[in-house]
Amino acid sequence: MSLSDRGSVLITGIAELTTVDEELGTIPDAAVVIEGERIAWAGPASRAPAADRAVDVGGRAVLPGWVDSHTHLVFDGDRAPEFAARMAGQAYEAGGIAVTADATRAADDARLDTLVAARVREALAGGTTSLETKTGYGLTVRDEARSARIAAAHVEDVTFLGAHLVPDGLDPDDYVELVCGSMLSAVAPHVRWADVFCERGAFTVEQSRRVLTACRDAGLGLRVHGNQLGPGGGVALAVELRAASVDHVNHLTDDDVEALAGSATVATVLPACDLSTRAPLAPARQLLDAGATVAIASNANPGTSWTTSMNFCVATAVLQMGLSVAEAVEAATLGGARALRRDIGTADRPAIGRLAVDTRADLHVLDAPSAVHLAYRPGMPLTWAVWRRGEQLVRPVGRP
Ligand SMILES: N=CN[C@@H](CCC(=O)O)C(=O)O
Ligand SMILES: [Zn+2]
Repeated sequence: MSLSDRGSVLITGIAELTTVDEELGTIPDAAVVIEGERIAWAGPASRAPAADRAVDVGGRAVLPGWVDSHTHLVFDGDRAPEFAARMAGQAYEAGGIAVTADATRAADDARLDTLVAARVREALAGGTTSLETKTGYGLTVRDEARSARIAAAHVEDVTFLGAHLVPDGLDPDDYVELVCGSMLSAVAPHVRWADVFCERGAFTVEQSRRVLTACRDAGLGLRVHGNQLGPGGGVALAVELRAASVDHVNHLTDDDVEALAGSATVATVLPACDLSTRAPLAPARQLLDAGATVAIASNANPGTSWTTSMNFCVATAVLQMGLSVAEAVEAATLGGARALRRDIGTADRPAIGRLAVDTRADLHVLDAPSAVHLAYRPGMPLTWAVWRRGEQLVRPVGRP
């Protein structure tokens, strides 16, 4: 059955509808109509139009599905021992990436495909309806290309992160040339974005600029891992190159904050990563106050943030970073959509990250009467149902 054959669906029993849409705002006692993969109507239940069938969510809160704009899902292996050592006092170092690269290269395509599919399903079960994911644990032409191809089978936004770590035994500048040459050509058909880990122990600002400009010239959009482990030039480079997003942003100068506030580059904070590396939390409050656009993402990866739970990230942003619930929900939905340049729709691709007429019908129903419960009841399994592209893919336990 095609989406348009399914007819319209009226969702009722919405105690609180958080649309994240400037005009619609938050609507108590609301309803939504879905037609195909888009929202056809949203507003007060008392004014809801008729539809072909109705689903009652029983007095629960509804918000847009999470847009997780930063993950690394294509990997094999486990780094629990490294994590335990960190919790016992060791500092995080970029070198751990090589451990995952070894395990990833050893996995065959079918295994990697199964692992990525399971991680995407897990994220969906937690309310995530849009995902970006990166290569970066292959670090050879063959392994980066197959990572990109496998990711593209499961995720809309795939990012080339060949510049994640210089593999052991290679000259850094030679590796940068490989990334900008045959590696880029091999991944390009499968990816929309390019990223670089601009950090001590990974790539310098000059090497990062070389990679990013080569990828931009090949038609890719740009993202940057910047200012994670210490102050540095990652943020300034991202703003200079008009990258869509610079992510981590733990160590910012006032100039960095000002540059982000005056730019089109989204500052993406990764609260679960900050906890898991015991890093100073990214200054999300300061960034918002300065006028920057902030996104919240999971950074799901085996080294620094092994969780796909955006509910957890949102709760942490509220409880630890000083955001209000409304600010955190916006950063994890519309903020993520902006970081992926998917906040504005086209005729064939509806906008994501907010709920309004014609946006994509990606709905996250909480087992709670309001979105405040995301932080008020941290750690609880609050995702009750999920619609993605107008289709209900996650159902409450025990219901058909
Ligand atoms: N910082 C760079 N890359 C990942 C960590 C990768 C790893 O340690 O495996 C991150 O975003 O935190
Ligand atoms: Zn990352």
